[in-house]
Amino acid sequence: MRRIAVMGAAGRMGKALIEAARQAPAARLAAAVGRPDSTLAGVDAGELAGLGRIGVALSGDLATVLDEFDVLIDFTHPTVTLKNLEICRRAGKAMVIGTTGFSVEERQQLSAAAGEIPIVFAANFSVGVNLCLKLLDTAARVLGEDADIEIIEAHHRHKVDAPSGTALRMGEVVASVLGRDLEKVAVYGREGQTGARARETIGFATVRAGDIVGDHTVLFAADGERVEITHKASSRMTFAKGAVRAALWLEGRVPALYDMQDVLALR
Ligand SMILES: NC(=O)C1=CN([C@@H]2O[C@H](COP(=O)(O)OP(=O)(O)OC[C@H]3O[C@@H](n4cnc5c(N)ncnc54)[C@H](OP(=O)(O)O)[C@@H]3O)[C@@H](O)[C@H]2O)C=CC1
Ligand SMILES: O=C(O)C1=N[C@H](C(=O)O)C[C@H](O)C1
Repeated sequence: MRRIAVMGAAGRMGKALIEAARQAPAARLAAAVGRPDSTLAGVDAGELAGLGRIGVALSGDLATVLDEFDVLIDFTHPTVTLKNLEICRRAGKAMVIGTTGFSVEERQQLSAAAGEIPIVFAANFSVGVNLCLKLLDTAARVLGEDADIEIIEAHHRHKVDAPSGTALRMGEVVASVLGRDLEKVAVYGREGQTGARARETIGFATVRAGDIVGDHTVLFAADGERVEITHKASSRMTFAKGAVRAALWLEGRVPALYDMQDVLALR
């Protein structure tokens, strides 16, 4: 039985992860961790997630529950995840990381730690988005040189980073196929006298509204035709189930930085 700890257990994804860990027959929710100063410390994690009592109390300190789990699932904030990364690296614990909004330097810290512990890091743990990444690879090969490429994403009003990690990953996949450097060709929103669209650019547009779980569209617009590849998530359980699947997949893996394409054997 794989012992799973959930960080950010009181958050939107934390609650979904508690439910997904409880549903997976090969997993056991062994620990749930929140902010050190959380007023919810000691509250039952099942109660937090609306599942009823499960006998796992919310802890405010990852270090105190280190002996209780095999793999930490962390969907929080970059600064929080990086602190946990260091604790897990020292303790030799595997990690599944779903947090988005890392800088280039912070991503290098993830890669460095993956030399010592196995990590699955993905901007999106849904099967559908990972299929879309494969479809995007093909679409970019077939259409990319002749089409203008724009990425449009929409999320709930509480999301704190933009563009979404998924939109950026989609941009990276397309740019890599076309031999473009995303840092040079990305355009993040447009306003005023922008001039005509430069051919090689990849545009990003962000919507934040209501309770949208997560919508992504990549538009390939050529002269005379358009192709749109769209994914719409309607429940956070799709991400949570993917993350628990990744936590189970990690068992027995050598230290390396894996992603959901590895877990789903999509490479
Ligand atoms: N890869 C994927 O498939 C997906 C990734 N995400 C990403 O996951 C992240 C979290 O999203 P979401 O759940 O919506 O956000 P929430 O804000 O709902 O959850 C974040 C949680 O982290 C907790 N937290 C903050 N600081 C600390 C700390 N110092 N120690 C422990 N816990 C802390 C927060 O506590 P408090 O409640 O007290 O503020 C909160 O419970 C985002 O980066 C988002 O983009 C989201 C969905 C899917
Ligand atoms: O914050 C969210 O909610 C989501 N974040 C991820 C991202 O930034 O891509 C994945 C998903 O779309 C939901």
